Amino acid sequence: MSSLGFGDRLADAIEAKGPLCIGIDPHVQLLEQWGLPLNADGVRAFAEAVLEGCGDHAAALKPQVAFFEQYGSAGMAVLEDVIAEAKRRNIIIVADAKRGDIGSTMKAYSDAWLGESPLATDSVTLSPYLGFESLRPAFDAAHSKGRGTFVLALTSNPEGKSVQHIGGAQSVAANIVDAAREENARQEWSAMGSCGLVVGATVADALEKLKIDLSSFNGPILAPGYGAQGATAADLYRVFAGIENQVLVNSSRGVLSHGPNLQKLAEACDMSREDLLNR
Ligand SMILES: O=c1ccn([C@@H]2O[C@H](COP(=O)(O)O)[C@@H](O)[C@H]2O)c(=O)[nH]1
Repeated sequence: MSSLGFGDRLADAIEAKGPLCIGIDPHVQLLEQWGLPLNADGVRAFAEAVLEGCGDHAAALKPQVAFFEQYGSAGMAVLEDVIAEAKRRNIIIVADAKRGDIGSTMKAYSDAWLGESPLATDSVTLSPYLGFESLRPAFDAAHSKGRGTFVLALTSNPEGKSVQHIGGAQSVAANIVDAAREENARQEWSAMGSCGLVVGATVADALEKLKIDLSSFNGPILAPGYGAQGATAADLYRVFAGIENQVLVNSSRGVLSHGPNLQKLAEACDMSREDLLNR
């Protein structure tokens, strides 16, 4: 892995390839649509096609761990191979594992996803609802190893507000944004820090209602919700005005529904990227 921090590596990838992150989300419906078996072999064929078709057309790929985990150890073995192949191809991976636990257990999660294990990769999504500071082992591992984290702040799903909006002007979400900003202020970086946030492309109204100002945020933002969940390029520019260069826009089903043909997958990535860049 390069000596640049994760935030700076991701900034370079976004500049070179555009802001798109493609999900590796082998939903049962997509496996069926692609004519693949509903087992770990189907998941392997699916993931290999996404690596091949989309790997050079996006800044990063985001395997959704749940879709591998549902097939037990055989599915997780596929995920290990996907991570190894992405490393070989120099593709940045965001493992969407949404991990979070008390600090002593968190150390094991961070060894798994940000250490030297076969699952360890560039970055991982984290859930801060046992307290932002409980995630410290992951922040420290990310910092010392040039890896990154994306902490859930305002998720793209409508149910998220029942927790994230609590507190009004001092909302839970605003506290997470502030804590991640402070975390990045503790590090050295040139384009952006390595402690990122998950902020859905669907949350423009919530940002206004909660008076959360992302313009001074100094890390990467993973923005799901574009495409299949209904958010558009215009929504993204409204939510992330002024910090567009820090945003990694995820699309999973919106692109994956064009498979299994590799050429069509690549074209779907390019069309989404053009849509995002030529809003
Ligand atoms: O707030 C969040 C956090 C994560 N996700 C994940 O992103 C993809 C979205 O898939 P689409 O098919 O583009 O809707 C999926 O893996 C989610 O688990 C999210 O949607 N929202």
